[in-house]
Parts: sequence; C-alpha cells; structure tokens
Amino acid sequence: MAETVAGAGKRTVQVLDTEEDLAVALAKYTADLSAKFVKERGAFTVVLSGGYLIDCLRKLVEPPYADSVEWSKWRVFWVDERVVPKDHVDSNYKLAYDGFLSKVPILPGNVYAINDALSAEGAADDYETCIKQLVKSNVVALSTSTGFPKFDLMLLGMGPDGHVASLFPGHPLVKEKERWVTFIEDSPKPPPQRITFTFPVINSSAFIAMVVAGPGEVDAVHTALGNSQSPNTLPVQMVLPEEELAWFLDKQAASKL
Ligand SMILES: O=C1O[C@H](COP(=O)(O)O)[C@@H](O)[C@H](O)[C@H]1O
Repeated sequence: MAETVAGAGKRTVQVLDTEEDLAVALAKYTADLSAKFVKERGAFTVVLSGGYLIDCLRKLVEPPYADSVEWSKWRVFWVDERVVPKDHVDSNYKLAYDGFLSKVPILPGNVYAINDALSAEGAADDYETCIKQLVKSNVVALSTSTGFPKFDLMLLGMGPDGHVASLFPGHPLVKEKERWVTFIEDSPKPPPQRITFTFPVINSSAFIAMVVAGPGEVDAVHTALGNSQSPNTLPVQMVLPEEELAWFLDKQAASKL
C-alpha cells in the first residue's frame, strides 16, 4: 500500500505474514537502497536505533543480501543512545555490535558511536560536532530544503507508547527545532540518560523504515495508521522523511488496522 502524505514523501505500509517474512523484506529493502545510494553518491549513510530493530536485521547479514551489499561504503550512526559504557547491557552500540555489526565487514572507522566517556550533554554536543564535520566533508548529505543533515536511511523501531528514538510522548524534546542532537536526563523508559537525534534531523532523512512486530505496539500502530481518534499526537506520527516512510509490520502488529 503506498500513498502520498502532504508535505512529505510517500508512505508505504507492508504487512508481512510472519516476523521471519518481515526480516526478509527489510533485508531486501535495505540492500536495494544501499545499491542505489552507493551508485548515486559512492556511500550509504545508515542510522540505527536500538531495541527490537536489530533482531529484524538478521537476514541482512546472511546470503543473498550480505553478499550483494558493498559494506565498505556504509557509514553507520545511531538515532539515539543510552549514556552508558559501550559494553553495558543497555548500550544501543553493544546491541548493534553483537547482533549486526560484528557479522559484516563494515570498516570500524565508518562506525560513529557516541563518546561514552562524556556526560549526556557532552555526548550530545560531541555527536552533533562529529556530524557537522561529516556534513562539511560531504560524507553526510545536507538537506537543501531544511538545512539539516540528510541521512540516506534510518532504520527505526517504535515503543508501545509511540516513542521513536528517545523522543517520548509529551516530553518537551519532541518540539526541539534547532539542535541536531540533544540529550534527555529523565527518560520515562530506563536508562534515564540518553542522547537523541531531533525531529528536524529525523525528518530530513531521505528514507525511513519503521519496523514493528509482535503484539506490544498494536495500539500505537493503530493510532499511527488506523482511523483512531486519539487527541494527542504520538512521536511516531511526527515522522515524515523527505522521500519515503516505509512501514514494515507483521500481522500481529497490524491486527487492529
Ligand atoms: O529505548 C529505545 O526504544 C526504542 C523502541 O524499542 P523497541 O524495543 O520497543 O523496538 C528504540 O527504537 C530506541 O532506539 C531505544 O533507545
């Protein structure tokens, strides 16, 4: 199903029979976009989230997808990170390393993790400075329409409350308009200290895959994609990238649609 959303790129929704089918569809989507961007600009900038998304990337590290991807062209970033050491069980870097990065030949120098020796505020400043330098050197594109960095693909998950990245319902950070990267010290989901890309950065990306499986997010999926009359806008409803928002759902996640 594809439709155009006013003021933004198109939105597509795929409902896959099983979570296994979802992982295959996501691997194909990511591999196809990797080939497109490597051909067009010689690099592919990919932003990961934490949580369940990493498990859904398991088919990408297997043939035929793993063999077709030019891993040396990948540059990897995080949409959000918890302010904990990189080897901590809550670290999004550790989750991605164990479940994905350690299984493919991405160059270690092309993996942009946060500096885990800094405070939340310091780590957010440091990550923003790093991305500004990569924009200057043309590794990360700049959106001509917004002036914010334009990543090629963000692979996002969503929490049961409709949060994306570390942007939670009702939190003032969802309204941030200036910063590229900001920090939160009172995250309602532990751990409390995190850094996160802001909505202007998320929505300046070219493509976003929104990946949701299982029963936990059924109501938030219904609010985002169904005809639910919820009075409060969920963070996930604010996601509108420049070219395409592609939802990947399994049947359970889509059961109220
Ligand atoms: O805390 C976080 O939660 C979201 C959603 O996680 P999920 O396990 O419900 O898929 C995740 O996207 C984010 O990166 C993470 O820090």
